[in-house]
Amino acid sequence: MQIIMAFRYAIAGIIYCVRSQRHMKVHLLAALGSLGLAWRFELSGIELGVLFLTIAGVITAEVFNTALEALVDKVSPEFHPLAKIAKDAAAGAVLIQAVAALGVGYVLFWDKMLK
Ligand SMILES: Nc1ncnc2c1ncn2[C@@H]1O[C@H](COP(=O)(O)OP(=O)(O)OP(=O)(O)O)[C@@H](O)[C@H]1O
Repeated sequence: MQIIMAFRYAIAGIIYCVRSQRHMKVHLLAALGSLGLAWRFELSGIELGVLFLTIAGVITAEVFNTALEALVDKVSPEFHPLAKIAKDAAAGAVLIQAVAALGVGYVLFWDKMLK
């Protein structure tokens, strides 16, 4: 029962992120597009594994970013240099994942799309 409740809270957290975060919607659209390309080009098992992990990495970073933003807004609604560092660093983590995902997309799909 406790496990089911924990699962429900986790899903509620993810749903909040999808509903409230513009960037999360962009990440999900990109994930859907890349999964469509994966199906179209019949990626190998390893390639699919890399793609799943990449998608999970970007989405996880965005979920953590949302959690941290909520916490900072609660603890420091007024401007504070440390609050800025926390938010900027969390946003930086999402950016790193997104750029890496572009690299993975390039490696997995670029040659196949040119053929
Ligand atoms: N309390 C604060 N103290 C200092 N700087 C802040 C504070 N809140 C926000 N900032 C600065 O403003 C930027 C934007 O913050 P905001 O809370 O609007 O997040 P965001 O990047 O717009 O996120 P999202 O669009 O995903 O909601 C932060 O990256 C940070 O530099």
